[in-house]
Amino acid sequence: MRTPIIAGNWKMNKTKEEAVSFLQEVKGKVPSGEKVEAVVCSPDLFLDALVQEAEGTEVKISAQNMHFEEKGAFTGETSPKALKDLGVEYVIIGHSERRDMFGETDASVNQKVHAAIDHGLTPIVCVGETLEERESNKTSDVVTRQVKEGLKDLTKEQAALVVVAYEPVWAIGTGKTPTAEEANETCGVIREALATAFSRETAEAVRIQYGGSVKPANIKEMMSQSDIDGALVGGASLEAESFLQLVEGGNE
Ligand SMILES: O=C(CO)COP(=O)(O)O
Repeated sequence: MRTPIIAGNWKMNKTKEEAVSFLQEVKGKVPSGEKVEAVVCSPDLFLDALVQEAEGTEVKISAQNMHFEEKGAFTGETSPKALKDLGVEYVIIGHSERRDMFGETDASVNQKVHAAIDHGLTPIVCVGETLEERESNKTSDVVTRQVKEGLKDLTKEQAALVVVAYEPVWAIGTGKTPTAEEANETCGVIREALATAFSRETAEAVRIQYGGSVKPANIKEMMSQSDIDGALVGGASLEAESFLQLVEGGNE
């Protein structure tokens, strides 16, 4: 049984005050128990305050990126050790915005995934095809390669800890989505890639999220699919009310 995971990716939004008041608003309202995990992925600047605010509640805190080295001369970067020390539990790795604008590759994703696991952080590894790749029927090849390369050299036990987020690039921030059946089909391809690279047992343990224009209005349909175990949400996660509706949608 895979516990659903709803994660809000704030991207480069909010001030510290806005971030903290969001958490104050949602923390008492997120359902307790094992039914759904609610995660907030914040800019690094607010992680410390959010971890403190979330203490003793059901809300978990995630970073949006990190470096793969533990420390060193990497100006402007954040280390996995520092994230762990703050009490951060999750970290997004290889978001398409980072692949597209900040030069991330399957190889750097792989280094970061290893570093996250080694430091006890759970990586949320993003994969997904561009519109051009989709139109030339390369979706399955692209996500299979991204999963295989991104998770390369993990043990089966380590791979089982990873969360994979399937985010078609063309669906991010556009209001366009694949149908729930199409999204599920690609999540199924991702699960098969995991089974081939590791084992059937590992593939069945990994939680696969769908991301890209998820809203309270479409979350339930996505969550009802057999291979979709959660959502990674941008725009619709910025308001407390909407985030709570998403978590509720993941809880049914
Ligand atoms: O990129 C995303 C989450 O990581 C999706 O963003 P939107 O939900 O705004 O489309």
